[in-house]
Amino acid sequence: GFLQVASPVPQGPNKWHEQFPIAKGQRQSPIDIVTSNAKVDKALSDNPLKVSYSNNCCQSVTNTGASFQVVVDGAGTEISGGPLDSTYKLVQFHAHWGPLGGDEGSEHTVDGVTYPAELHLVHWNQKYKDVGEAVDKPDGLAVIGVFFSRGKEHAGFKPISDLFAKVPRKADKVDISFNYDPACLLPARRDYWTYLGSLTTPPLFESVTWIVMKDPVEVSAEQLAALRNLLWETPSGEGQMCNNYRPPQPLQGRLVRST
Ligand SMILES: Cc1cc(C)[n+](CCc2c[nH]cn2)c(C)c1
Ligand SMILES: [Zn+2]
Repeated sequence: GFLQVASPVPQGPNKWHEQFPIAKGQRQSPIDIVTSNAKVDKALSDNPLKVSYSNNCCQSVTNTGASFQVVVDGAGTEISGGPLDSTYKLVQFHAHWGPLGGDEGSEHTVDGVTYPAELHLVHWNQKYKDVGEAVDKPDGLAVIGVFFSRGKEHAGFKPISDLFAKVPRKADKVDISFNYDPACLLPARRDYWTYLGSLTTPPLFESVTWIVMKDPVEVSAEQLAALRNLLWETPSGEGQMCNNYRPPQPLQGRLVRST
């Protein structure tokens, strides 16, 4: 009979280098942040990171098949300062997380410690004409990473986490009809680590200035569980989306700076 070629289930991080050799590159992400090796850089505080998001920038939530993604109309939603030499505009935010009730799930780790989830706010450099042009340039993207810890409910995250049940399958999408300011997801204390890295999923472009907030924000066990309302393809068919994180990659001599 005919050779049945099943649709290939995405290969895990340890196979990505076969199709994307840059997976073994010199500025891959995420990394383990060794706090004692981070270098406080006064320049980062002299020119504070400025985050100014509008509160009607969030358009919809979609299931990308790898995470939830809040699609943002970047108008008037920009960051600048800190490690950034240009203005960057928010295009989307999403997250990475682990198994139900577990403590792994974040992509970056801090002195080897993992968090149950990590939010990524993705911005592109306004010197380029669009995110498609920026995505593979060394200064093309800036991603703010926020660790989620398990604790009390995060009121600001609730309007978003309540939508996950509405987008169970890949390409499902629901409009965001309410005003929402993504800055509510940032910790109160704005201290961060910053280093030059990459996208953490294929095509793994080495185009990201990472800004990883030092303080986690608390979300409830129920809000972490809501992430599992999202479904994806597993080798044994459709299942709960989880463990969509890449483990830490070699630092390759890079410097991590700190506020
Ligand atoms: C323009 C763009 C393209 C891709 C594949 N991603 C996904 C790769 C990724 C997810 N989290 C960190 N990197 C991002 C963030 C931005
Ligand atoms: Zn991400």
